[in-house]
Amino acid sequence: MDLFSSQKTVFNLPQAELIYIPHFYTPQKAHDLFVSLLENCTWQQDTITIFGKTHLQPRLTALYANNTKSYSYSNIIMQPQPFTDKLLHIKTAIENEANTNFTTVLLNRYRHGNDSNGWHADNEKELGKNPIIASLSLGASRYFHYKHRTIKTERHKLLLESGSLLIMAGEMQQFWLHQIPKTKKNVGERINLTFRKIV
Ligand SMILES: O=C(O)CCC(=O)C(=O)O
Ligand SMILES: [Fe+2]
Repeated sequence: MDLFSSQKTVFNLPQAELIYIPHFYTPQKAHDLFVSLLENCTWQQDTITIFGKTHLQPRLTALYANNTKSYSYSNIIMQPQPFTDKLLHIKTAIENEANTNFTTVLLNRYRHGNDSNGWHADNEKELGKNPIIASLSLGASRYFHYKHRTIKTERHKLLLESGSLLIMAGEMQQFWLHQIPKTKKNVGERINLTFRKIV
């Protein structure tokens, strides 16, 4: 870890805990992890059904866990693969930072600016109440938008840079929504890893 790894921003938000650590990994280490995960993960592109119409999900995903519990969201049921050594290593580093244990990592691969992740909360039952979700970003920078469900003045965006760690906790998944919007900018590929506890 680099000299700046301890720098963090704790956002002051109603009904949410949100912490941003820009230099969790150095740019070089983040690049190395990005290349390795791009090559070695078992990426899939699922079909989602919205209002009876089927679409391909606008990104690739992969799921790894230390148990066999499936993860379902948006009509998709994902079955995990066992953790690789590389992913286990990242998991341990992030567990030390977030002071919690995770069972599962969901990886998202945004191939270009037209890949995205629509407004949602990570509020599936299997995550439990007030889950801690730690989100590592690698590769191209993309904006993370987040908004309160009812306080309309609470709308914010944050540029997630390569090597950064974003920790969502408290009541955030109950009271807030988040998204990675499409962008018309000519952005490169990005991988995001969200570590979760599924029990
Ligand atoms: O790509 C990101 O930064 C966010 C991913 C996300 O919100 C999710 O997988 O639930
Ligand atoms: Fe999410």
